[in-house]
Amino acid sequence: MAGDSAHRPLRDVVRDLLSPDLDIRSKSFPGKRVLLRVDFNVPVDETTGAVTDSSRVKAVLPTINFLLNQNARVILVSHFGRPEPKKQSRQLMQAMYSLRPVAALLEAELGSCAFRGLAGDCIGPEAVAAVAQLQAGQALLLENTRFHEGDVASSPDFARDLAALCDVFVNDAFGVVHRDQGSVTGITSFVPSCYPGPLIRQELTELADRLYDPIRPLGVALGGAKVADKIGVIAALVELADVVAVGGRMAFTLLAAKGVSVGSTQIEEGWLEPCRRMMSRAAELGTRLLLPSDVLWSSSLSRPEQLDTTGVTPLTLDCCTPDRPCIPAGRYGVDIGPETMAAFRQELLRCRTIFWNGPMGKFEVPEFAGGTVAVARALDEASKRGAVTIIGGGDSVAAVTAAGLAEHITHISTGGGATLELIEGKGMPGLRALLRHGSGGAGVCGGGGGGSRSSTSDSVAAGCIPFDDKR
Ligand SMILES: Nc1ncnc2c1ncn2[C@@H]1O[C@H](COP(=O)(O)OP(=O)(O)O)[C@@H](O)[C@H]1O
Ligand SMILES: O=C(OP(=O)(O)O)[C@H](O)COP(=O)(O)O
Repeated sequence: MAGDSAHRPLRDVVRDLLSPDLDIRSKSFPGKRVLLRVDFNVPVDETTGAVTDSSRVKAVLPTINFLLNQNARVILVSHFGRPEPKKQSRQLMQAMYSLRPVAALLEAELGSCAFRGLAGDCIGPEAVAAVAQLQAGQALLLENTRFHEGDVASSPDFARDLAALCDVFVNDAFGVVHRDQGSVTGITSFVPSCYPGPLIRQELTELADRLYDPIRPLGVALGGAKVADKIGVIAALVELADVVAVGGRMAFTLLAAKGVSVGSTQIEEGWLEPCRRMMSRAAELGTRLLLPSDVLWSSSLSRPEQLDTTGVTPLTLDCCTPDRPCIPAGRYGVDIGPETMAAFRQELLRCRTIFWNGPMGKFEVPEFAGGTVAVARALDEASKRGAVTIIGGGDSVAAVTAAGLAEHITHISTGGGATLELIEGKGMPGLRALLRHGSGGAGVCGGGGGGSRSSTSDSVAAGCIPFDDKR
């Protein structure tokens, strides 16, 4: 099973990862230091910093509880947001991107006996001391991995330091398996026993067949703000899907490529030409590549200001002259307009399988949430008519949950970009790394019984911030 899996078809990788041999629920880990990579990159309120949707935390709680009941020492590791350690001070990153709000959630879910708090760093003396104090049957959260450049850069030094904290590596962060980063792939080179966690197994079971051999027509709705990351995926989707509806900030790069003036909306200049090529390719293939025909604009991204009288303007090439721009300078496209909402709904309802990732607008501002709610409603309606509907991505799931429209969706996934890569059928280095580097280990995880959680009253992990001090 080991061996270089970089070029193997993704289907084979998925099949191997789902092998019963790699199911941690058939193993036991008494006293072992298990480093559990999780995706705690949860949406937070921009003003208060409070977690607005805890789906990603809740999704991995069964794994954490399983390991705690096995009397493992559970080291939780996650990134959060996109700090820039080269440009930002540690203090600033700490203020903006600390995992503290998640630690508070974990304490509420696991209790303060089992959950020993947040260590101030994920590698180095603070992390080492915190892990050394961890008792069997206890969990600890390490601070944001992306405070270290070596995580995103996948530096071997970072991965080695992280690996030194544990005996076993379990990756249960489905949302990041499309990333080739130190805490996802790099670490697997330095830990002898690596496993996919139950959440990853569940996601693959739910998603693989539905997306590899979808019941057609296949529709994909794409939006969000990670333009540079996801715009390339559209080219692949144009080849694979029947309908591709693009909204969110991403749509404005495609509109700009068509010659539409987008005001001050952020676009990816480097992608204009590839976007033009993908639009002609879509026309060649007969793929319905849908772009907004009307949008909502605002002079502020954080509140509805100076919206034009109707709030919406038609975006046709005719209206785009330097004297009469479609979106005036100093204004931002913040949502799709009503005509677009109706068109997306109509096209998506023709599909038998629909995947949606990325909000259609800056939905955190209620006045800019109309397009996102409209697409959520379309998926709800499609589900009730028997279509297979899948929604993935931290913010997309938050939006559909907040709108109370999650109930009939076939599968709510913790992965947005990860699921898109699964549809593409390539990449996924985080999955491949689990097979490449000695999965199953040399008996490191074997032996011993489970047993109940140990008493924790005598241990306060050094380097952990006592909860009383955190609030
Ligand atoms: N037109 C837009 N302008 C600014 N931000 C936008 C726009 N459309 C969507 N967004 C933002 O995109 C973010 C989500 O993007 P992304 O991370 O790609 O989605 P997901 O987390 O569902 O994968 C949200 O914070 C949302 O406000
Ligand atoms: O939120 C995530 O992805 P998603 O927005 O595609 O759902 C993951 O935590 C990955 O985060 P990243 O895109 O900053 O690597």
